[in-house]
Amino acid sequence: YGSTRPERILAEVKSKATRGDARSVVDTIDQYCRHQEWAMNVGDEKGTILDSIVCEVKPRAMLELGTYCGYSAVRIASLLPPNSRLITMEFNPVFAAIARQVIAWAGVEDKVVLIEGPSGDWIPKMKKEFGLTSFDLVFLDHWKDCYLPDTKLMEECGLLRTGSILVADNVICPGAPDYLEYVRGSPRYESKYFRSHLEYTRVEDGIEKSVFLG
Ligand SMILES: Cc1cc(C(=O)N2CCN(C)CC2)sc1-c1cc(O)c2nc[nH]c(=O)c2c1
Ligand SMILES: [Mg+2]
Repeated sequence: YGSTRPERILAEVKSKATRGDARSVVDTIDQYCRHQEWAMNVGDEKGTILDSIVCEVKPRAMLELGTYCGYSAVRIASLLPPNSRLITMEFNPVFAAIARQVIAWAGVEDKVVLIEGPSGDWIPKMKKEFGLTSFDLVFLDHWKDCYLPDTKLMEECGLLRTGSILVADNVICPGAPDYLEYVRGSPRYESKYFRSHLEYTRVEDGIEKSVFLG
């Protein structure tokens, strides 16, 4: 039996990153995935764009759809103001188990709540489960075919308020054309594209930032 890619990423973090140092966890994963084996973290280039939006918005309540190994959860949590919360949602239990350990190693577990299961099941329950009114910032990085239905579901469940910001990874590669058409075409969103590259490659990709206008 062999290890999985997420297990190899966790092993690298435990052997190379300084415990309690979120930046060293992020840098260790970037180094490994750039030089040893590619993995679908948002990465350093798009991660810098995400960082600037998180710092600008200073979200009290943030949602991430798609945790994978916890790379962006660690990156985001390290920038959150005190008593802010990142809720990150992961469908795949193998990924979730690794992400919990990466988040703990980075020492950001008190800012991050990891929930497991399908986004379609969780989104309607979130207000009650977490005593939320709405999310200030949502990072969509789970599955391209879910971006649009989950966005509509968040609207319907009253999880977005005037000024809530959606940030979507991979709008070019692998691509989320129906989502792009919706946020760019809808009068209820003000959308902006940040051109970049697919993590650790020269392939074009980008991040779409969309402000919900209510
Ligand atoms: C799995 C995968 C393969 C890609 C690709 O084009 N490849 C060619 C180039 N080689 C090097 C890598 C592989 S891109 C991508 C991917 C990237 C993300 O950031 C994702 N984020 C969230 N959820 C996803 O399913 C997700 C998939
Ligand atoms: Mg991605």
